[in-house]
Amino acid sequence: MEEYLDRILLSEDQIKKRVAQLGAQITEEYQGKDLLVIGILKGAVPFLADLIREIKLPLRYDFMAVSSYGASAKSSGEVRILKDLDSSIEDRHIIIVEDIVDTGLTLKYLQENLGRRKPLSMKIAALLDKPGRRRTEVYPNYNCFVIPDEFVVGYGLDYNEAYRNLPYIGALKPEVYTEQD
Ligand SMILES: O=P(O)(O)OC[C@H]1O[C@H](OP(=O)(O)OP(=O)(O)O)[C@H](O)[C@@H]1O
Ligand SMILES: Nc1nc2[nH]cnc2c(=O)[nH]1
Repeated sequence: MEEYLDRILLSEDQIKKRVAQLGAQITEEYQGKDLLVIGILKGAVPFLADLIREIKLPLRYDFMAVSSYGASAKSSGEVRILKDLDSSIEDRHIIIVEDIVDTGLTLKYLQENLGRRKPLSMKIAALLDKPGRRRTEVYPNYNCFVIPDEFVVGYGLDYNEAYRNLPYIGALKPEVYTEQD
């Protein structure tokens, strides 16, 4: 295991199996529907890339970039759009794909913002749910794993932009954090 990690929370194999299950569930539920999958940059990239290949339906995908964490491990509570979608979602069935729901502030913002654009339906798929830190009542419709209140990295999740390419999810050692985090 990498020296900056306290422990591995979810192995590559656990993630692969669970993502395949979720892909099969979405395949069943979206039969005959025109699906648009929306990935939230940057953290959702590995999850989205694996999930879409487990959804055995014709679909399209687009990306949006929002940020509330900046370079730290603590949410600023203020969500900003860094990159908007390329096309309209009006009358489309959309699934928002997130790597993690933590305070829920990002998702709440996305639900309100995208909801105003009149999609036919809107669901949220999150790889990780950390309900212990929720600051607003928002929950993913599809969720792969519920995790404890620890700052995690890997499989798209970063600390200061590093560690996104780890193929598994691990908890950072407390001494890796800077003091203001
Ligand atoms: O529930 P919340 O407390 O709002 O946290 C969840 C958000 O935090 C992370 O994004 P971040 O702003 O770090 O951007 P990134 O995906 O580019 O790393 C993550 O990708 C979620 O979008
Ligand atoms: N890397 C990372 N980003 C987050 N954004 C919100 N919670 C987390 C977390 O636990 N880890």
